[in-house]
Amino acid sequence: MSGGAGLQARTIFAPATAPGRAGVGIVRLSGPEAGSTASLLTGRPLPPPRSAALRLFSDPRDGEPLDRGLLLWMPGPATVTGEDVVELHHHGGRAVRAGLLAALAAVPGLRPAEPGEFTRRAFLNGRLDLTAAEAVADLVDADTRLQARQALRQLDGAFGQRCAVWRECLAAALALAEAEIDFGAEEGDVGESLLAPRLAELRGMAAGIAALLEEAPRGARLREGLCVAVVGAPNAGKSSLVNLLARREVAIVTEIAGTTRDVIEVELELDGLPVTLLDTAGLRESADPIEREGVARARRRAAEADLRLLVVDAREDAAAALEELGGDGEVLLVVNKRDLVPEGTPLPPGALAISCLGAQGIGRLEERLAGAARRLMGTGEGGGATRERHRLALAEAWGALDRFLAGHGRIELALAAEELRLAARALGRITGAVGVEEVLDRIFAGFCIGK
Ligand SMILES: Nc1nc2c(ncn2[C@@H]2O[C@H](COP(=O)(O)OP(=O)(O)OP(=O)(O)O)[C@@H](O)[C@H]2O)c(=O)[nH]1
Ligand SMILES: [K+]
Ligand SMILES: [Mg+2]
Repeated sequence: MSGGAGLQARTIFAPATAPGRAGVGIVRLSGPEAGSTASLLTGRPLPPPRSAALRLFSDPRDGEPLDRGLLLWMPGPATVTGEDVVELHHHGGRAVRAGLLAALAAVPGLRPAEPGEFTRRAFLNGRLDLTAAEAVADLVDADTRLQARQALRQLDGAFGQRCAVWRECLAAALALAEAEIDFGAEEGDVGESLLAPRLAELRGMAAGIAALLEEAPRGARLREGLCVAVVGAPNAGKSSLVNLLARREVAIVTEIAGTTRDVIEVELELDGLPVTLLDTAGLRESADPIEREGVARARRRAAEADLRLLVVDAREDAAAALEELGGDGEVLLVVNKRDLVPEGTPLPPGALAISCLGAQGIGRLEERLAGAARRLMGTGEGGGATRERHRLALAEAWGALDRFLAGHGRIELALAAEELRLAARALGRITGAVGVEEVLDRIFAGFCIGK
C-alpha cells in the first residue's frame, strides 16, 4: 500500500491556490511529517524557520526534477494550523502542480487534505474559535467589499470574544448561585445576597444578546446576499428592467405577455453590497400549465424575498397591482413606461417613475435599491451573528437568561440556576467551547479544499 493513501496519515497537503494557470501556485503541508517531506523533496536540510529559500523540488521516487521554487518552513505551534507547516511556492502551471501533488501523495504518512481540514485543525488546536473558522470560509467566499469586511471583523474575533466573555460571566454567576444554594441549605437564609450584585450585569447581558439578535438578520443577509424579487403583471417590463440593472441581456424581452416562465437569478453588486435579483413570470391567471407553474414559482420566490420590486405599467392601476400582490413583506413600487403617459401624470405615494425604453430613472432606482440594501444588510460593522446557527444559539441563551431573571427570587434558586447553565451552554456552542461534535462536519463541509 502506498503510505500516502492511508487514512491514518497525519500529515495533509493541498494546493492553497486556485486551479488553473498562474504566475505562482502554493502547495501547503501541515502535520508532523511536513518538515521531513520538505527535506525529502529538496534533498537538503530545512532552511531557517519562516524565511523563504530557493530550492529545487524533485520527485523522491526517481529524483526527477519537478520545479525550482521557494520553500517556507514554519514549525508549530505558532502556525496557521498549530502544527508544523511547509509551503512550496511553485510556478503556477498545471503540470508542475500535478507533479508535486503526485510526488507528495507517494510519501508515507501524507495524504490529500479534506475540504476545510487546515482550518479544522486550526480550530482543534485552539488557533481560532468556531466563529473565526466560519469567518475564514466567508472571507474566501466573499464577492463584495462589505461581505469581506464583515468576514474580516468576525475573523478578528469580535463576536466570538463577546460570547466567550458572556459565558465566563454566566459561569461566575452560576458559581455564586451554587454557593448560595449550599449556604442556604446549611445556614438557613443567606438568601439572595451572593447573586444580587450580579443581577444588573446579567440584565445588561440579556440586553446585549437581544441587540445582537435584532442585528442578526442583517448579518445573515450580508453574508448570503439580499434577495430582491422583481414582480408584476405580464408585460409590465420586468425583464427589461432586470436587463438594465444587470447591464446585460440575461432575460428574454418580447411584446408577448407571458414571456418569462422560469425564475432567472442575477447577481449584482450595489455600493459594495451583494444583491440577487430575481426576474419572474408575470402574475396572472393562465390556462397554460407551463405559465401556471411559472406564476406559482414567482409567487413563492416573491414571498421569500427580502424585498419585492413591483413593476407596474404607467397606464395600469398601481393600487390594484399592490393589492393583487398581497403579502406583508417590503415592497418598492416602480412605475414603468412613463414615456407612454403625459408628463406630469401623478405618481402613487412612494413610487418611483422609470422608463426602460429610454433607460430613464434607472440611476435613481439603483440608489433606492442601494439604500434599502444598506438598511436591510448593514455595512458589515455590526460584528455580530451571521449564520442561522449563531442566531438560534443566541435566541436560546436569551430565552434562558430571561427566564432566570424573571424567576430569580421567586422560584427555587436551583431551578433558576439551571437556566444560567443553559444560557452558558448555548453561548459555548457559538464559539465551539461545547457541543462541537454536532456542528463540525456541517461547518467544514462548506469549505474549499486547501483551506
Ligand atoms: N414604451 C415602453 N415599452 C417598454 C418599456 N419597458 C418595456 N417595454 C416593452 O414592453 C414589452 C414587455 O417587456 P418585458 O420586459 O418582456 O416585460 P415583462 O414584464 O418581463 O413581461 P413577461 O415576462 O411577459 O411577464 C416589451 O416589448 C418591451 O420592449 C418602457 O419603458 N416603455
Ligand atoms: K413580455
Ligand atoms: Mg419577463
